[in-house]
Parts: sequence; structure tokens; C-alpha cells
Amino acid sequence: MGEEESYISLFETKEARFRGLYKVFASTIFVAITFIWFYRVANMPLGSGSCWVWIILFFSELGFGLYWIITQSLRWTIPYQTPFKHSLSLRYDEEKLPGVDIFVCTADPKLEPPMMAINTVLSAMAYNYPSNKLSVYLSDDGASNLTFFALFKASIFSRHWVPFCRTFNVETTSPEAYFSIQNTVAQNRQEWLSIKKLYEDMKNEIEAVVAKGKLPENVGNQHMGFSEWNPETTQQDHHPIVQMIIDGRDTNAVDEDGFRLPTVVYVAREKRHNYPHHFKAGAINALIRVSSEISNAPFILNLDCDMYSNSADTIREILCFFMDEKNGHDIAYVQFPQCYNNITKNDHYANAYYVINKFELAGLSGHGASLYCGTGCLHRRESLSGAYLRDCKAKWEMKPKPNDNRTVHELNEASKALATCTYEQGTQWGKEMGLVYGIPVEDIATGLVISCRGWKSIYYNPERKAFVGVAPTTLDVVSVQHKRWSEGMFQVFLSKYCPFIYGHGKINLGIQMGYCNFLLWAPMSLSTLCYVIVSPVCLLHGIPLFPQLSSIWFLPFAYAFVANNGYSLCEYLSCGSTVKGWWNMVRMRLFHRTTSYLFGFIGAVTKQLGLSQTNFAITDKVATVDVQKRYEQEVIDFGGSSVMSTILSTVAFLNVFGLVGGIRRIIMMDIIEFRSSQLMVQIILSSLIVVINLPVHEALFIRSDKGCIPSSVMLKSIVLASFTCWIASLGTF
Ligand SMILES: O=c1ccn([C@@H]2O[C@H](COP(=O)(O)OP(=O)(O)O[C@H]3O[C@H](CO)[C@@H](O)[C@H](O)[C@H]3O)[C@@H](O)[C@H]2O)c(=O)[nH]1
Ligand SMILES: [Mn+2]
Repeated sequence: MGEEESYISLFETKEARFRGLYKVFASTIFVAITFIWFYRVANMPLGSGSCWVWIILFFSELGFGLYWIITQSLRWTIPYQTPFKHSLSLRYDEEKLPGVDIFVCTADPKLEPPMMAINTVLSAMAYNYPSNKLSVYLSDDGASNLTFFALFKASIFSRHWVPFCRTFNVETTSPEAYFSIQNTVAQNRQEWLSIKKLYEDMKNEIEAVVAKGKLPENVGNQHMGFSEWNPETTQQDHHPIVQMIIDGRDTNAVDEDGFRLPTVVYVAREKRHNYPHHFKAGAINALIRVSSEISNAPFILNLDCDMYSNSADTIREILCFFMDEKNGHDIAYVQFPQCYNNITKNDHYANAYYVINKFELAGLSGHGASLYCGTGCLHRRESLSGAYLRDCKAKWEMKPKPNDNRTVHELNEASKALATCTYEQGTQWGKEMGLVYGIPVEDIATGLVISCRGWKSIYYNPERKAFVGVAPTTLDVVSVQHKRWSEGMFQVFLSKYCPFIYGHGKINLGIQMGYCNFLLWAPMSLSTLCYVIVSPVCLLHGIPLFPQLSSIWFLPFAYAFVANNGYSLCEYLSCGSTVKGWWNMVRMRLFHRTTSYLFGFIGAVTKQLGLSQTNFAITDKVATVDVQKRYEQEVIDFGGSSVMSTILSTVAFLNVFGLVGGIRRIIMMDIIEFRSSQLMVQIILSSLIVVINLPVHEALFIRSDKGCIPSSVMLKSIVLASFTCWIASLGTF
């Protein structure tokens, strides 16, 4: 079918409504911002001691204002996509569908339990897609035989799991997630009970082996792959390991219903102490090469080990974008939002990224590009490998791999040669080919480079979550992640990949500005820090920084503040979250901007100056019972004494000091003086900061659990806050 039919698009794009109204509203905020800038310059107390404070504030407000302008690029046009998977099935027979290679990355069996990784692998094996077109590659940067053992066991379990999912149309194809949702006997009683038992037996066996840290004695006989490990093998020093566990070509590799199984391959690229391995980017680049040797599918789905597939038809949906004859040829990748299954009602760590997922990422794709977020993304092999759109035939013609008669052993050996440390030496890998090296957000930099090569990319946020992961459950881990992100993104901005320089003439202004929304998280910390430190300190010393309430100049400040936050609240609520959830997001933004983004800023600048090296701190995905309990109760886990909790407490104390000092002055005023007091805005500001910091005060003074802030940090912060106030008083006032 197909050719003779009149053309029907495989996907549709709709624009969000009321954008015109929004543009009018945004223009009013813009006017207010320009008034604020004007006020700050026109009223600069030149010659007075507090002049430098005004200069600081001017730069801070300039930062806020410019950043606000940049954020508008993501709110101009917001497209929403709908793929038509039924039309795809009508147009293409099963044999005509292209192959898809699925990459799952794991890096540390302690931080990322092997059970988690194999659940992701199993979820990917059970896609509602022809099995002989699927190949799943597990990249293990931990080079752990425990992970290999888990994958081997999962391959045996998959013979039952894949047909179970197919027979009963299971959508949540990660067994762990499936049994946690479907935790009472399902209708298909007999099958459900037996598959659950099989899963639990496997889980218990794997967890026991992982807990022991040692493989069972006789396991070597079960698969030749176990012989790859010897006592000298360590995470950072080992030869390349490639082991095909299921060979999809093998007519005996069938599930219990007699259907072929997807190919499953374990890969641990070579690591040596004196060779940089480039973290996740290095792992994916090795996988691109290894998979090209084995299956060479034209599409690559990239998943982190903690992001399982939650919707069986996802691949078919994504292919609607790529295989649309009219609009599909220039699409390089389709990115899904990162969603999590452990978000609490009011999302106290602001992990859900509601607004980013619903508006900002969609808004960027309104300009023709999507952020590549590292996971939940399906790429065209050519564009991911480094091809320019103009050089591609611009056809999705899928050349099936010619029959490969090599044995599994031969394929393994041929692939190992592609996963050595030396393979990339003197090549363009990490520069012009594959994922970009040297930046801890390899994904974002790579997505940008792909856009600059002429490709389009799509952001698709379906109703049913397509991929679901685990969000961090302590403030420490959230901060590790945000520090890496903000640092990496700012590094992109400072590097040759800066969208305004690298992208000049290659991508439109909307994409350049859109990217900067994310790339500039780190420097925004400076503007915020000025506000939350300078304002209370000046309040304490009675130095006014803002117009009095009765002044006409107060209006732009009030309007910009209220309109911006009011709009942000509406955006938040429209995503289905709560007012408390929004408040928590505002708090987390303050926390990040005063800590992790500051560290990120410093990190990016020192890297730029060549004073430090790129690192990738893996986020811990395991929580103790105690931590988990606090998380479920939405109690912030400050994680004891750290530089971060010291900064947070110091900022909290500074604002308490400022507020107390300010209120003392106000009490001593008469009513006329009060009305004309120029300190009122600072009092309001510090009050808001004190209220938003209530969980910090609680953790300092009331709580005594393990997640509270210890008294040593309290003392340090009081000393630091007092010292800051004292230094300021010595200064110019
Ligand atoms: O040397 C490494 C380090 C990490 N990883 C893998 O990278 C993934 C992401 O690491 P994680 O610690 O979970 O970081 P997150 O902050 O959760 O990751 C987000 O941010 C990263 C960029 O900073 C992206 O690569 C991820 O896709 C995105 O989910 C995990 O599967 C790891 O196993 C490796 O394969 N090798
Ligand atoms: Mn992760």
C-alpha cells in the first residue's frame, strides 16, 4: 500500500493558544524591567559610600533582566506534536520497519544496582516492535561481573517476560515497575503468579550475589563470557569486553512461544589508567561503533540505566516522525522529557521539572531544535555519528545489514577492537564524530552541534510517560546533579560551542537564545547571591536600596516581581502541580542559585582557565530506609555538614539579622516616616527569604534526625553571617 494513496502525514504539530496575549503581557514586564534599569542608573548615589552597592545591584538587575529576555524565546511559540502510529502500521509492513539499537548505560554497580539496569534492559526488550529488529546493548563502565551476571540472568528471564508482555499487552514493560503497579493478582491469574515468581526468584538470586560481591562457583560453565574477568580486572583498568548474550539471528534464540528474541550484548569498553575515558560520552561512542559492527540499525535509542520504558508503542510513535516522507528526512533525533516515578505530591526538591518539560523544552522545539537530554532520545545513526544534513541522502531508506555469517565469537572479537582505548587516537571521535568530549553535559553539547549541522530535532511529550526514571532523594544528590549540569552547561557557553559563536549563521536566533536559558543557569547564581546578601546587610545598616512604597518608582519593581511570579505560578498550576509545589520550586531555585550553581560557575571558569579537569559525578540511585522515609514525608535531607548547608544557613541568618535590624528601625519611626521609609522593600524581601527558608531554620533549630543541619554548621554560619555584616559596616557606610 502507500504509494497510490494520497499523502497522509504521520504526525501533526499544533501550536499552543493565546500566544498573542502572552506577548502583550510579556511586553509590559519588559517595560517594567527597563524602568528598573533606568531607576538604578539615574539614582546612583555617586560619590557616596554606598555607590558600589548600587553598582552591584545594577549588574544583578541587569543579569535578571537579560536572563528574563532570554527566557522569552522559549515562550514565543509552543508546538505540541501528535504522531499517528496507526497510519505508520498501515503504511509499512512489519518487515519494512527499520532496525533500532537500544543503548543502556550503567557505570557503577554500587550507585546503580544491576537490578535497576536489567529492568531497563528488559523493558526495552519487550517493546511492541519486531524483535528481530531490536538489539539492546548494555554499556557497563563499571566493568562488573555482577552486572554481567545480572544481564545473563535477565536474558533467561526474558524468554518468559517478553511473551508475557506481548500476550497481555503490558505497557509498563519493566518488571519491577509492573509488579509495583500491578501488585495484586491480575486477571490472568495463573500466568501472572508464575511470571511474578520467576521474576522474584531471579531478583533474589541477583541481589544475593550482588550483596556478597562474588559470583557463585559454578557460574563459569553457564556462559563463556564469565571468563573475561580475572583477579586483575578493575573498574579503571581492564581489556575490552564485548559479549553477545542473545544472538537475534540464532533460530534457537526464541522465547517460550517460539518467537525470536532481540539481540542482547554486554559491552565494557577498555579502560586504562593513562587514557582518558570521557565518561558517558566515551561509553556511547564505543557503543556506536560496536553496534555498527553487530546490528548497525539506522536508529539508536539512548537510555540511562535508571530510565525504563513505560510505554510499549514508543518506538512506533517515534518512527512516525522519522518516516514521514515529507517532513521526516531532516530530523536527527526525537527527545522525550525525563520523568520520574518517585515524585512526591509537592515535589520538595523540584525534581519533576514540570515547567521545563511542558513549556520550555517544547518552546525550544518551536524554533526547530530540541535539547538532547542524554536519555529517552532516539537518534538517527548518521546524525549522531557526525554527518551533516547536506551530505546525507536525506532519505530514510533502510539498508538492512547484509547477511552476516560470522559466529558470535567472531563478532565479539571484531567488536572488541572497536572498544579499545587506542582506537580513537588521532580520529575525530569526540570532536566531529559521535558525542562531544570534555563537557560533563555531553548530551546538550552534542545536540547543539547536531543542530548546527543542519538537522532538525523534535521534542515529544506524550500523555503517557514514555520513559520513567528515579529522581534523587537527598539535597546532596540533587546538588551534585545540578552542579554538574550548571557547570557543564556554562562550560558549553564559554567554549567554542557557544550558540552565538559556533551557531552563528547555522541556527536561528530563537535556538541560540533558547539554549542560553539552560547554559546560563550558573551565572544566574551571581545575580541572586547579590540580592540575598547585599539587601539584608544594607537593611541592617539602614542603607536604602529601593524606592519607597509611595514612590512611583516602586511600581516597576512591584509589577515585574508580581507579574513574573504570578505567571510562573499559573504555569506551574497548569502542569497539575500544587501551590506548595510551586513554592518548593522557588525555594529550590534559591538553594541552587546560592550553592550548586555557584559551584558550577566556579567550576566552569576554572576549567576554562585550565585549572581543573572535567569530571562526571554519578548520581547515587540507592536510598537507605531512613532517607527514603524522610523523602516520602517531604522533609528536606540536608545531609549533615557540608559547604552547601553552611552557605544555605549563612544566607538564612543574614536575612534574619537584616530583618531584625530593619524592624527595629521601623519600630522607632513615627507613622509618616514609616510610610516614606525606603527600607520597606528590603524588609519585604528579607521577610520573603526568611519564610522561604523556614525548612532551613527548622533543620537548624528543631529537627534532630539524620537529615538536619548539625550545630557545628549553625555556629559556623552565625560567625560567617556576623562577620559579613561587620565587614560591610567597616566598608563604606
Ligand atoms: O563514566 C560514566 C558516567 C556516567 N555514565 C552513565 O551516565 C548516565 C547518567 O548518569 P547519572 O549519574 O544518572 O546522571 P544524571 O544527572 O541523572 O544524568 C542526566 O545528566 C547527564 C548529563 O550530565 C546525562 O548524560 C543523563 O542522560 C541525564 O539523565 C548513567 O546511566 C550512568 O551510568 C556512564 O556510562 N559512564
Ligand atoms: Mn540519572
